[in-house]
Amino acid sequence: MEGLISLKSIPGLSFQSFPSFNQPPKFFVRRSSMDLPLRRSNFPAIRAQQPETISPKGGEGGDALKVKEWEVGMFQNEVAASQGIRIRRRPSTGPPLHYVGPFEFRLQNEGNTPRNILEEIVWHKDVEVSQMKGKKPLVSLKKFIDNAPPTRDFVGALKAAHSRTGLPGLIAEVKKASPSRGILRENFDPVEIAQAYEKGGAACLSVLTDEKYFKGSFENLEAIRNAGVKCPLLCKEFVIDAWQIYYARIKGADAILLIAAVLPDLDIRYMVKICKMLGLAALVEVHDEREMDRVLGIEGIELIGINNRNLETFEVDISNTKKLLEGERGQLIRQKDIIVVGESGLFTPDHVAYVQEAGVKAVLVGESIVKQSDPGKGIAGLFGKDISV
Ligand SMILES: O=C(O)c1ccccc1NCC(=O)[C@H](O)[C@H](O)COP(=O)(O)O
Repeated sequence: MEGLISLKSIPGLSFQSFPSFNQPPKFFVRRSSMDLPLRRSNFPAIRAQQPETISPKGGEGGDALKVKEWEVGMFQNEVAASQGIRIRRRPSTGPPLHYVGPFEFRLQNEGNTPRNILEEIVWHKDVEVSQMKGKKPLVSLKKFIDNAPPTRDFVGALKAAHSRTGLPGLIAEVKKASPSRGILRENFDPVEIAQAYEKGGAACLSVLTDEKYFKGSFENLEAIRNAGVKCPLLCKEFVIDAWQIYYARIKGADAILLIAAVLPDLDIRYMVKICKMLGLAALVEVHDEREMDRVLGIEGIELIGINNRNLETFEVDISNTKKLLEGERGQLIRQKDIIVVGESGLFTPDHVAYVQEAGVKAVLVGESIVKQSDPGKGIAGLFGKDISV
């Protein structure tokens, strides 16, 4: 088979991680993502549709499953890498070097340790989502969706705020903590903050639901929705599996964040369709030109967020928004009537004016407003005027 090398033929290779194997499975070192056919079942988002079909049993069947999972994981990473995605998915069966031996030095050196904070978050999310899916399989979620209250128009609310004020529509973030800044607000009542944001003129709210790194929760999202806050709600999560979108819908989300640095194109396409099916808006977040170009090539995207924060290094630079909206990219965005959201690092009216000048019609702001004793008044400080009237 061209492009593939069977490890069976390499002297000195052992398969000690699979003691029950009499015959070592057929392993390959894949040289490029073109070595394997693109099978829908290889993608996490798609596997989420049939979680019940994967048997977690041990024994020989369990080992075979582990091998398959490892292969799928490797394949996912290769597809992702071919699209310039640096964030790898967590290896499902331990350090790849056990299986690959001296052949792949890259994997031996770095295979089992996250390379940066975003990768760490994604690897942790993988474990968390598997556990949650085990407790609440997709079929059981679907039943709740039938009875969930209707979603609200997230994009419409941003457009309306922009036309009303002439300023970017505000997505105000309910954010207790972050990996880069630590605790932002000790006295944190998510419902009180959400209500203050609404009163202060926010068009929409963003609610962090990640517990480990942001001290958020789905309970916060649910509580804000149940408290009667009218602003549409973005579920700010690290989505790696379609299951999370269904779960967010049940917990009261009107929109979902999809991060291009984490998700391959096919996953974004598929997840955007699921969002539409569930009545949710998808905010697809990019950080660099390559991600922007990938996302602009995907049909049906209405909302793009440009994150000024590099999620691998924490570096924040608001000129990133301008850079990504210059030239042909900006033109294409206007042609497609896509709403762009400037995200992160916005603290002053000058910052807001700068990203508006660059072409955004909305901004997503956390730290600068959540830290104020009255977060609603923080909004007036951010825009240099009261935008609630
Ligand atoms: O905020 C972080 O430290 C962070 C670290 C790793 C991944 C994501 C992170 N933040 C998510 C966001 O992009 C922000 O919460 C959002 O854009 C608001 O930013 P800010 O106004 O600077 O709080």
